[in-house]
Amino acid sequence: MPAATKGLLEVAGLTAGYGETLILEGVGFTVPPGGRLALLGRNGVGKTTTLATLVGQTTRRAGSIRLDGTELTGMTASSRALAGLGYVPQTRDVFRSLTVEENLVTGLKGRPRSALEEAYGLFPRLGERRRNGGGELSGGEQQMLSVARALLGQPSVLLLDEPLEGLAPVICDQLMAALSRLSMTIILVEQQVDRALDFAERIVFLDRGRVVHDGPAAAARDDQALLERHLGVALAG
Ligand SMILES: Nc1ncnc2c1ncn2[C@@H]1O[C@H](COP(=O)(O)OP(=O)(O)OP(=O)(O)O)[C@@H](O)[C@H]1O
Repeated sequence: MPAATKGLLEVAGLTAGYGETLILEGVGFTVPPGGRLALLGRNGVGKTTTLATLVGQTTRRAGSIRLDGTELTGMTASSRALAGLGYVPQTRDVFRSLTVEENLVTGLKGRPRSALEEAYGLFPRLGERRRNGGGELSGGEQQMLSVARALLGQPSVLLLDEPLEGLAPVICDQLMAALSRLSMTIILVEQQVDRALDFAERIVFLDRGRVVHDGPAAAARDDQALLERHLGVALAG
């Protein structure tokens, strides 16, 4: 896998919310090209809101989001996608009435149909199910489809919101293995902290809409006090 040269994401002073309601206050972090950041914290601290703000789906009051030096905050959500942000929301953006292949085609963004083979290469199961309806898929298959569709847009930064939610452990293993082979910048929001710490190089903890810790994932793994303070749980073993 070639080292990523694009995908430097610099977020600074991000203050945002929904209408009048402020959720994020001064959130900032930097992810280098090809870097992997896990965004962690208790329920309701603003992880989803952070990703939604990056892609332009909230009300931003202040702060900047720079992708490879280009300021994204003035752009619409679709322009941000074209600029290189790929987003896999917690809701798994699958069109239930379309087939797997038709779902993937919506992610091609002008690329030739032959690019679909990339998706089937990453997730062979989707190839087997290409003529099945989106609504017929298992949770794991839907998640694969949602990720694969985002990847077809060739994002330089991929934002993943709790991709493992509700999936069986063996499916989680398969999905994380596939994600580990990707070379672009990735921000992962995940409740399964042990898996997130294995995947990411860096972690950011949020608490009540603010960054309360930013450091290497490896150090956090051995720091039970840190994990307990920000998550209220300790890792087993
Ligand atoms: N569309 C919305 N309108 C108003 N408030 C919202 C909206 N979505 C989320 N919130 C509120 O914003 C806060 C942060 O929610 P968010 O989903 O970003 O947290 P989270 O860290 O991702 O939590 P979880 O792990 O539960 O998904 C919560 O208080 C939530 O109730």
